[in-house]
Amino acid sequence: MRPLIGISCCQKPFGVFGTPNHAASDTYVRVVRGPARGTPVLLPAAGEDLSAELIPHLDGLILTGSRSNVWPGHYDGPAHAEGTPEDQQRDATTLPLIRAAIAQGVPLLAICRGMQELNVALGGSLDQRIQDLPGRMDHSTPSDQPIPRVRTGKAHGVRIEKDSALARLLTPPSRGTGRLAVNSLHNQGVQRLAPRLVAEAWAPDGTVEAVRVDGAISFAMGVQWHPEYDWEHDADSRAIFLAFGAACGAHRAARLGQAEIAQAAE
Ligand SMILES: N[C@@H](CCC(=O)NCCCC(=O)O)C(=O)O
Repeated sequence: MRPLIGISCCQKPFGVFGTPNHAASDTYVRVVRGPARGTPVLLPAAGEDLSAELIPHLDGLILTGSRSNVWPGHYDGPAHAEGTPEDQQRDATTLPLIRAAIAQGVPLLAICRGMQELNVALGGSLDQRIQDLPGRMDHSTPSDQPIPRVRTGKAHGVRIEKDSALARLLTPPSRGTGRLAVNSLHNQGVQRLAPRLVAEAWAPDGTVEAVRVDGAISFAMGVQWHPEYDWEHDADSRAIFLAFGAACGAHRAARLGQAEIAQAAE
C-alpha cells in the first residue's frame, strides 16, 4: 500500500449561498499520486485541533500554499491591512498539526503559506508585505502575465546553502552550483525565524526561501516557492517530492512494523 499523505485544506465559501467548503488545489493531489507515490487524503480546515486523531494514521503531511495568510495574532504581529485574506479555521487545524507531526516524526513538506505556517507554529513571525520593505523585491503574483505561466515560469534565483538538506536532494547540477530558479506567488515571508528552523536558501534580497526543522526525526522542510506546479518538466521540483515521498514510505513501513510488533506481543 502507498503511504497516506495528508494535504491541508483551506476553508472557502462555495456556491450561491457561500457555504463554507474545504478545498485544496488538484496540483497537490496530482503530485502525491505522481512523484511522492502516495495516497492523498484531504485534511479539512476544521477550525479545531485534530492532530491527536489524524497523526497516528498519516505517513506524510503537505502544508499547501494558499492566497490566505496566517492570522497575525498567532505571532503577535500587527493586524493585517484591510482586505488581506485570512483563514483562521485553517490556522486552528494546521498549527497544532505541524507541531504534532514534527514531534512524532511524520514527514512534513510545507509550501509557501505552508512554510509561513511552519515558521509561526514553531514561534517565528512574518513580514506581511515584503514588497513594501526597503531593499526588498516584489515576490507577489505578477498581474501582467497569464496565471499558468506565472506558476510554471521562473521569477528569481535562490542561493542554496552548500551541503544543506535541500542541496543534497536536488539534481547534481543544482547541487553543484547551489543555485535554483523558482516561481514566486507570495506577499509575506519569514521575519523572525523560529528557533528550531534553519534557513537553507535565500532570494537575492535576503528573503528566506527554504527551511528545515533542526533535529527533526524525519523529513521536515519548507519552501517559499511552488515545486508542485512544474514537477513534470522540472527535475529539481520533482526531486523534492521524490525525497519527501521516500520519507513517507519509510514512515509507513516503520508505523506498520511497530503495529505488527505490538500485535504479536498481545
Ligand atoms: N498568502 C501568503 C502565501 C502565498 C501562497 O501560498 N500563495 C499560493 C498561491 C497559489 C496560486 O495562486 O497559484 C502570501 O501571500 O504570502
